[in-house]
Amino acid sequence: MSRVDGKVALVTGGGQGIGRAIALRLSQDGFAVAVVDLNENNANKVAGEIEAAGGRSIALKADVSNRDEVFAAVEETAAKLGGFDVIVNNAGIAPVKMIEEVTLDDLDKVFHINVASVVWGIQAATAKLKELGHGGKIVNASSQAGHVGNASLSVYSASKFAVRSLTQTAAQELAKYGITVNAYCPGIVQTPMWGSIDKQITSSKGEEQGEATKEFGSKITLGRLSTPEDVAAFVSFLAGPDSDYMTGQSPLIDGGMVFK
Ligand SMILES: NC(=O)C1=CN([C@@H]2O[C@H](COP(=O)(O)OP(=O)(O)OC[C@H]3O[C@@H](n4cnc5c(N)ncnc54)[C@H](O)[C@@H]3O)[C@@H](O)[C@H]2O)C=CC1
Ligand SMILES: CC(=O)C(C)=O
Repeated sequence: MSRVDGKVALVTGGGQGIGRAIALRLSQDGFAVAVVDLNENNANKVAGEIEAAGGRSIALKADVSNRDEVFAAVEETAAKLGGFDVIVNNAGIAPVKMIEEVTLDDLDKVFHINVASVVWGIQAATAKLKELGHGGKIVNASSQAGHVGNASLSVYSASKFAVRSLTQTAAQELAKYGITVNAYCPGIVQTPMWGSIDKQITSSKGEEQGEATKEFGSKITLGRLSTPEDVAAFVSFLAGPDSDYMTGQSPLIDGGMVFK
């Protein structure tokens, strides 16, 4: 029996990429996992993978930028999986935008999906944990781009700085309920999101696809891109009991990216 058996985790953006790896890893750790995604097909597939491997899982469709849908997802998770302990606010988008091209619509969209979603996730998880009368863990997706402004990713980078600040504030306000709040800050992770970023950057510069990966990749001390599983291993620590004496932190899990 693992130390998290019987506990329940909800992972947003769990249908692919980092979120999928987190959902699979938390299930291996012993959590029952709600896989939440806008893409219902993908969420169903991941929940199916978990069940096929002997875990417990449900798939839920929700738009994380919609407060009501996030609250409903937490409610349904607790009702169907029989509890609630951890939320991983992982879903996000990363449009490539030069600062001179940013519009109000860009700001609105990215901040709704990457930042408002984290506020709604924190609020919904906190309300449920208080109702259940026990503590829990909130884990948010930031990025190396939340530590260093990334050219070409202006609005995205700003949104990930915001996630770090929300993580610190929530940690201070929620400690009295036994809730810890931390974030993870990946580097370049091989997922559909990174593929799309490379494509957008290279096509905007008239370069060959893959050039952006080479440029960002050259900054990684460990000499390789991250896998989703590298990140999931760290989130497993943040979601589990070994991180009990840690809150308000946003560590880098980026292979040692060095920006000059
Ligand atoms: N891939 C990378 O290099 C890095 C990613 N991150 C962050 O990690 C998180 C996951 O990234 P990836 O797996 O690479 O992205 P991805 O684009 O491959 O997957 C994101 C998932 O989130 C879902 N999603 C998007 N908008 C949603 C919404 N409004 N409501 C519900 N679900 C929604 C998508 O359907 C998709 O399944 C994001 O927050 C991203 O910003 C951070 C650092 C590096
Ligand atoms: C997408 C992202 O967060 C990167 C490249 O750090």
